[in-house]
Amino acid sequence: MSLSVRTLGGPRPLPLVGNLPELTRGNRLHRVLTDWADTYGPTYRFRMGRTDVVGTADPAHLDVALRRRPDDFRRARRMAEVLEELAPHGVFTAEGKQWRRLRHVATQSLNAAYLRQYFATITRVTERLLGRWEAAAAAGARVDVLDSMLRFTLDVTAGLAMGVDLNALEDDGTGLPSRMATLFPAIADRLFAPFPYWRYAKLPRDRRLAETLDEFAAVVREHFALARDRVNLGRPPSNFLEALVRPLENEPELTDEEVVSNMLTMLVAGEDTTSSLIAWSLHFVAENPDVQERLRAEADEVLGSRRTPDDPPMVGRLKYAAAVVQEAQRMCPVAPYLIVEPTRDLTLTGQDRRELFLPAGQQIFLLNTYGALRDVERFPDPYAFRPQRWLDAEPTAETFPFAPFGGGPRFCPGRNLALLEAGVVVSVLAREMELVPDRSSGPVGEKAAFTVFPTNLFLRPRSRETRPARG
Ligand code: HEM
Repeated sequence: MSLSVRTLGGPRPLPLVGNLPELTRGNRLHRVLTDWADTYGPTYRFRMGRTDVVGTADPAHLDVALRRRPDDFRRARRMAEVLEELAPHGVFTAEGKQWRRLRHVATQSLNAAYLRQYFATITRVTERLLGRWEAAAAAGARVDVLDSMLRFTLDVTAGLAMGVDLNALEDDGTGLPSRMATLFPAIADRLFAPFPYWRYAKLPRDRRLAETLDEFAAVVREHFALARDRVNLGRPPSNFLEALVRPLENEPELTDEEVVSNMLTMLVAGEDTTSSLIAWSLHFVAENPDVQERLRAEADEVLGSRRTPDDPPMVGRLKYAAAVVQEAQRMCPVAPYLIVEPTRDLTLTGQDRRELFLPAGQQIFLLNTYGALRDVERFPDPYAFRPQRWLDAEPTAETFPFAPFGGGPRFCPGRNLALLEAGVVVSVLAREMELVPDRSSGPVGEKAAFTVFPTNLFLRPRSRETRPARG
């Protein structure tokens, strides 16, 4: 006899609003979802308005829901609809045949060969970032870490995806890059709005959002026309935009709308997440001077007289920096839940062998990083920031999931790029300057929107007195 959603335990809902007040209070949705799993067990029910929703941290359920896509599970329709209004037919929200076609192009253009080819973009933007932080150190100024990293990742992603240098790092606050930065919070606001008011009346911020999207679309169209010319001259595609000109043998060309949407998807998916990951990593480095010392020693040894790494294999030798990034991601995962729904009626078997019946369209929040602070077998003393655990790690069976990049066929195609960027920035900044926390505006916080990002995170970089000799 299988359980139904109604019979699952969970928090008591209020009339009409259900558990929404508790869920959205204080922008700590991910913490509330985790607390409910602690209280009611790994699979529970809550209510958003009048709709029953399932939350689960059961590794057996996660495995099935992530792996059996796009056939048996899809991204939750409510979330997909909001994103589709802004970027119709992007790979993140596409399903079925269209998703397969777009996914192929996305993975191709983020594979190791492309990243090697485009590594120069990452080093160029890293040099620019270093210049900004050195200027702040010389002026004794503090740096808004998330803002700086948003600009860094926007420049890297636009360079890799379109071959365009947006130069968001040096934008004075009036150009397209700065307006792009307002796009992401606006998308998040819509995702969690109790009512889709913008379909009936546009507020000034909705008009600004539409203008920014139009401006961005014009930039993409201009560069796509150039990319089409280059590919039609017989040149092999060398970035995502050029790859979109001829997506697959025997497949129809992509429409301009699909091209614009996929560029936007890449920027949103690549910028918002990676900037938070790097910002959290720098936060933990600044809080732990011993970690900073080890990062420096490693960078001195691997980079020698260079300011930035030469290529991805050299970044691969920065193993302690990679461990710092992984540990920061464990302490503060930036994408701690995924929202899916079954495409047909299904019965799933949990880790405890109990069966759960899920009707088609049932919204499910998958707590894909629940194990980060709860799987004490894998991560003993889970609240301690200890990068070394990733270097000593013995493979251990997973009690609870820790899948910060998702899993199965829709696994994040940008994982390697994100880790590459994070490893470079953490290593290079920690080596070139002393990173000191600045708490003059209060403690560092976090905010859950579509992803989870740090708030109030400032560092005061100081020039390092002793540097290795440059060749
Ligand atoms: C710390 C950085 C990042 C994190 C934590 C992250 C996390 C995720 C997660 C959890 C998913 C959903 C996976 C699933 O449904 O199983 C995803 C999907 C995706 N990510 Fe990332 N991501 C990051 C960086 C990037 C970057 C740098 C790019 C590209 C420039 C990117 C592009 C995408 C795309 C296109 C998808 C949709 C894949 C699909 O639906 O097939 N991500 N990411």
